[in-house]
Amino acid sequence: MARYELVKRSVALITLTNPPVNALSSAVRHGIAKTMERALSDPKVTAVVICGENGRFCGGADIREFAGPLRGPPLVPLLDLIEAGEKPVVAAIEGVALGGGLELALVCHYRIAHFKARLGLPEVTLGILPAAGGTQRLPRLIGIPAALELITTGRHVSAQEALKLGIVDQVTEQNACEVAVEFALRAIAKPLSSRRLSSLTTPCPPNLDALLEAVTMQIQKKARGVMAPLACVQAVRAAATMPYSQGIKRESELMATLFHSGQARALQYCFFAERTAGKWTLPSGAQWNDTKPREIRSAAVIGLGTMGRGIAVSLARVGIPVIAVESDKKLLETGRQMVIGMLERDAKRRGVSASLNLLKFTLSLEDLKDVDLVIEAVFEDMALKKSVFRELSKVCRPATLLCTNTSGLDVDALAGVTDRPQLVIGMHFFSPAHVMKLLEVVCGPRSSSETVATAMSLGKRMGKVSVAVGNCPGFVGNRMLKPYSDQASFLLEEGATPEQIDKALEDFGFAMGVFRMSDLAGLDVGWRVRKESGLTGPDVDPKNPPRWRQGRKYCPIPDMVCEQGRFGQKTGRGWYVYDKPGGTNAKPDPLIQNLLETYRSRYGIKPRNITDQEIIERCLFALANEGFRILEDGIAARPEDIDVIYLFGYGFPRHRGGPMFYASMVGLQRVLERLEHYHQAHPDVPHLEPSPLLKKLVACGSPPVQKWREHIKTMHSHL
Ligand SMILES: CCCCCC/C=C/CC(=O)SCCNC(=O)CCNC(=O)[C@H](O)C(C)(C)COP(=O)(O)OP(=O)(O)OC[C@H]1O[C@@H](n2cnc3c(N)ncnc32)[C@H](O)[C@@H]1OP(=O)(O)O
Repeated sequence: MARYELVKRSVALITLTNPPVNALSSAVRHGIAKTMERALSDPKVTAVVICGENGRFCGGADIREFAGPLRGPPLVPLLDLIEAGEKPVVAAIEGVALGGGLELALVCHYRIAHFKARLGLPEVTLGILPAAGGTQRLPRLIGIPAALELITTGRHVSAQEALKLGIVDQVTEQNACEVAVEFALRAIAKPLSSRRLSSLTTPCPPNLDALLEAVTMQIQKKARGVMAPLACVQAVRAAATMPYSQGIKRESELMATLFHSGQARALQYCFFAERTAGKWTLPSGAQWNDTKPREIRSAAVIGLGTMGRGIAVSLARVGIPVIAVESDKKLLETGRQMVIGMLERDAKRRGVSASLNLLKFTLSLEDLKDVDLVIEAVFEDMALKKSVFRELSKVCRPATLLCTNTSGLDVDALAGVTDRPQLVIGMHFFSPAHVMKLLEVVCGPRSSSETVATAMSLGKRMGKVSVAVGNCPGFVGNRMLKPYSDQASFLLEEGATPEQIDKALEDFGFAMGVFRMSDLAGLDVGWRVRKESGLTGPDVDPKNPPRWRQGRKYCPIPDMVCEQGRFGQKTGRGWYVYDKPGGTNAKPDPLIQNLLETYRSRYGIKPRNITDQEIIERCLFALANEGFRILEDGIAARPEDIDVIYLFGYGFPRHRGGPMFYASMVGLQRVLERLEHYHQAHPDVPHLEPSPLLKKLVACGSPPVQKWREHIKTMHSHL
């Protein structure tokens, strides 16, 4: 796990060999200890270079080892030994030096980075802190403000920025190992004391307390309830106010509070869930690693509304020529200006030039005859979409993939009107499509494995976290949203206010509660869908009881809000009131309070006090319950897929891991009991009835999330 060679007769070259990222597993730590001992004790060796195999220095601790008992040599004494040695040690950083990998580099006396390398201390994103001296050595090297920013955000920096900050001594475009060996030879005669970071005094800004206070407040505002960044601030404070020997103890105490926390488990679960999600399998057996995607050299987007514009930008900025289509001249011109503006702003932010030459705008579908792939993003209307797909089927060459951005309509029904159902697939982007990272790839029963592979690979190319899901109304994300938002509406009937429900959800960690989110997205979207599905509007049978639709309890309050023209932020009024249309400062509105009171008295509902606990349980357990049904139905292959969709598409707080992981943390037995309790109180709400899979998992002893799949594999997959 660490290779030892003698090069240039006197330089010990130690290579970490643990692909793919040379993580510091127990075996690697053991390897470093053995090879360092050999280098330090061999009189022929005058200097040491540490590098990583396959052009990657080190991706940090092996995160998989965090779940079990810690084995093997501890890292801190090993790193101290390297730093204290009398022979110069040079880190040759290629690829990445992250977390424990950067901490390893920081105990080396010199650091040479390849110009494409990235460095950082991302531990905070895993719910922990850099506890192998990182919080003490980095501030001593680059000062408190810069170290604080890097440690509390976990941001990776480029080699160039690392050089500017003083993290590395040299950046090279040549082979970093060879440069490091030459560097080491030149360093032999030089004194090492000033190169041992633990012996330096931390340069301290005069306004230390104010700085730490400001950063703490910023964290509390941005990452409400998240522990790790606050612990990082305390550790950095120790670097500024204590000698190294005490600071390192403080670092270790703080790490102890985080290491076994639920938040750390959740965040580490998210890291792996994100990577698991890309690994799709179809019922045919075809999967991510044995199906070749098609190369996409050109694409088209139909419809230049909010979604279409974002999709066009997402394609063009990764170098794919895009033909954008609109149905009339005025819409085309507005769309053109918007897309160009978005692309220019995006390019400016990224410091690159805008690829405007890749864009073409047209009114004619005929212009799409040669493209490799089309993404339809017209109005959410099945008849309209079908007519577009029929037309595409006629004009596009037979090999063109036809994708729909529908947020919940039947992808197979669209496939059915084309001459190539195997090449039809859903690519459900989230708004704004050029910003949101999630892509649901909706596999119809007739989508071919090559089509799935192509959509997944295109998603990855656009920088999206792509998740393959099955075809059912609302797919995964929007299907689960219904029971969640229904519960919020029922809670309004029973006595809660929008602001109370939102506060409970925001305290839980959501960036926005369900009503503030609905105001932002626009209430009219859901209203239109409810009208189309006969839940409200003129199609409802007048004999239908007012709070009852399609065989189950129904809350008409959202419809009543819409009937007053309150569509959310864009109209200046929705669940809240805003200072102006388009305003963002939400204030509780007495008119909504009146509406709720009138509604309750009309139906004889006596309002009751509702606790935050009930709000969280009813909204989130109903959400997870639908997730269990989705797993049973084979619409999602794994709980990780559902969690990734909620993390990246719906603002579920990452430190809670996603709805399915959260349910497992609460305890499946408890979730089952509480759902049974609420279902008993509301027997007319089927979403509260515990799903058979939840019951089955509880009966099997509530296995961890990663093992649920074993209990669902016999069920039918729609993927
Ligand atoms: C327990 C001992 C005591 C140690 C004390 C010191 C404590 C130090 C704390 C840490 O170091 S915590 C870890 C900090 N490091 C990170 O957070 C880096 C995590 N990795 C990444 O960000 C990325 O993987 C990457 C390194 C930038 C590479 O990205 P790329 O897109 O090229 O590949 P991936 O698909 O992400 O990863 C490939 C493969 O490798 C697995 N993996 C990556 N990093 C680690 C890791 N640190 N530990 C374990 N496994 C890792 C990843 O899961 C992929 O696996 P798969 O099976 O192929 O999906």
